Amino acid sequence: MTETACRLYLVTPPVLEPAAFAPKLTEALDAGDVACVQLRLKDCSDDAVRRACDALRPIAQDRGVAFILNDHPELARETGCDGVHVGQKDTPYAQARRIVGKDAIVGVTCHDSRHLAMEAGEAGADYVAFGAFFPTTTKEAAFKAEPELLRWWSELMEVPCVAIGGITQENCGPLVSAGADFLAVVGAVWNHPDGPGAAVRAFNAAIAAAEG
Ligand SMILES: Cc1ncc(COP(=O)(O)OP(=O)(O)O)c(N)n1
Ligand SMILES: Cc1nc(C(=O)O)sc1CCOP(=O)(O)O
Ligand SMILES: [Mg+2]
Repeated sequence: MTETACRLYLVTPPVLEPAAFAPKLTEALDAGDVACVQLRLKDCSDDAVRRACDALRPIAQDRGVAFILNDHPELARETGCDGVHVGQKDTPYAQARRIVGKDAIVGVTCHDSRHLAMEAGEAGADYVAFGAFFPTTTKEAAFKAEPELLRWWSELMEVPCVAIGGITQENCGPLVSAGADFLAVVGAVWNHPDGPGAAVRAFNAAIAAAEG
């Protein structure tokens, strides 16, 4: 398929059973273009994270899709993930980088802040994430970002930017037009009434339409 400039970044549901989730992930990744999968498990043990990584990581990596672990740089390194995503209350960027190494992907949550994004970019982050762009039921998002932030960032900076928060196939157009390099999505893929494959196809079509 044609590669677009803006690509999908799938984030897993916060609670999942790896054996049951594996076919859903496979369906999503076989349906179209996905750049990256983030395993984002909340409130579970390190062993549960390890088991989920072992079950899901090969599904992504065998398809050339980067597999990133949320919040846990040590576990990301130990389990062979391609990188880690850290937020402002997580392991600081520099420490995360020391743990996962120079070749791994490290992404940083920057909420709606130009300052945080410039700090992360200058420190060496592989991407900065802005959000939440729309209301979301997946987590309590304390910050609200506007598409203009993506426009400003992408016109000035080389470091890729990720948009997250309430993004759907219907509302993503302005984020793509504003310069988002990746759309990070939970609910609109895993809760899609026609399944995750249909959701990915609809996102790919919406991104292509917005890019003209
Ligand atoms: C791509 C991406 N962007 C933002 C976040 C949020 O990270 P954080 O603020 O650390 O919150 P939690 O996801 O850990 O609850 C993310 N995970 N991924
Ligand atoms: C994990 C996460 N981080 C956010 C932020 O604003 O930093 S919003 C969010 C949830 C995204 O899920 P959905 O696509 O279902 O809205
Ligand atoms: Mg976090």
